[in-house]
Amino acid sequence: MEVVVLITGCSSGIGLRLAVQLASDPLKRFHVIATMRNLSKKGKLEEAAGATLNKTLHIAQLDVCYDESVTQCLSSIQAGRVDIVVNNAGVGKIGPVESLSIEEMKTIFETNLFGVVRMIKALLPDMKKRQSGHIVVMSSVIGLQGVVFNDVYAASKFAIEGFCESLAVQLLKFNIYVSMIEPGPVNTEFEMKLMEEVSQSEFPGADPVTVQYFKDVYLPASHDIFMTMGQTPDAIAQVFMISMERPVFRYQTNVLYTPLIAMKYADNTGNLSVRTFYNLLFNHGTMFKISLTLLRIITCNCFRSGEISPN
Ligand SMILES: NC(=O)C1=CN([C@@H]2O[C@H](COP(=O)(O)OP(=O)(O)OC[C@H]3O[C@@H](n4cnc5c(N)ncnc54)[C@H](OP(=O)(O)O)[C@@H]3O)[C@@H](O)[C@H]2O)C=CC1
Ligand SMILES: CC1=C(/C=C/C(C)=C/C=C/C(C)=C/C=O)C(C)(C)CCC1
Repeated sequence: MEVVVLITGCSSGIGLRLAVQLASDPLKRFHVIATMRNLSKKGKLEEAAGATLNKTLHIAQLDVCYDESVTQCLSSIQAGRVDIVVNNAGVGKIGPVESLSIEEMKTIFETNLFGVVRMIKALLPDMKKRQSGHIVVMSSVIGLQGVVFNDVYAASKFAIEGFCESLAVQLLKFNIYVSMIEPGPVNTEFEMKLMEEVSQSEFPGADPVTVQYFKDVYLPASHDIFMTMGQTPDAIAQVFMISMERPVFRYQTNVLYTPLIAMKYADNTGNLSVRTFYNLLFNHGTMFKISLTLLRIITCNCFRSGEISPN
């Protein structure tokens, strides 16, 4: 029997590539329901899907922020079940916290936290009845380790990490697996969308010094990080393929991040992480370049190779 996989946020990036990779499985093991909130954006996926379109890959509308949209999509599934759900839909947010309204922050949580929770709640009763299922969440390294000027995004990813870490224990009793995929930077439309948003903002409420750190120190450093550490969406999709065989809870996709996250557990005062990130950012320039070179050496030059860290 084919495995029914529903993926959210397939109009671009990781969701799109994952849908295509699964649908192109030579053994045709998967029936992929590739969902997106806005069907007028389906052209890119249709093109990438090629001959798999309407065979192993079906496109459907689903906005994770609306109950009716989720219910309607799930009730239209012909197989009558979802074996694997990939909660991929997500939005980023960067900038000085003083310039972001609480309303803006809530929209990030609506998607990155409550959108995932809504999907899980809708699918759990059936998965529990069938005593089978795999819930995958596209989290982030920023769900494990905060990054400066990503305060709200980090909070939303930390929140879904906490939710899933708690839920995973209960669900094991029902033979349902939960997995978090935790990529570092990935070269998708994600960064461009953030840059576009930032270019239109005048950062109301933020003082000039903070705005200057954000624009002149953080943004170039972050861009460097995407250029040097960024993985391809196909590399992230590969990690998912591996996760299906024998699911574990966490998949950190980027070995370069492992030492940065390990600092948190090496010093429980938190000083090591906070000070290291401070130095990496504000001594950007020589220190930053040296750090990247060191990371390159420590991790056997796996930059941009898409290599994954085995758990
Ligand atoms: N790129 C990166 O560096 C990293 C990304 N991630 C995570 O990976 C996931 C995918 O991001 P990525 O592919 O990079 O970025 P993209 O911006 O390319 O894709 C995000 C997708 O989510 C969709 N989406 C946003 N809001 C909703 C919603 N309410 N309902 C349904 N779909 C929605 C977007 O649709 P639309 O086109 O309509 O906006 C789009 O299809 C996100 O959860 C992100 O947080 C994690 C680590 C790093
Ligand atoms: C590592 C690092 C930085 C930036 C990291 C970034 C920008 C990571 C982005 C990750 C993303 C986009 C995850 C998505 O979920 C700084 C602060 C520039 C300098 C210090 C070291």
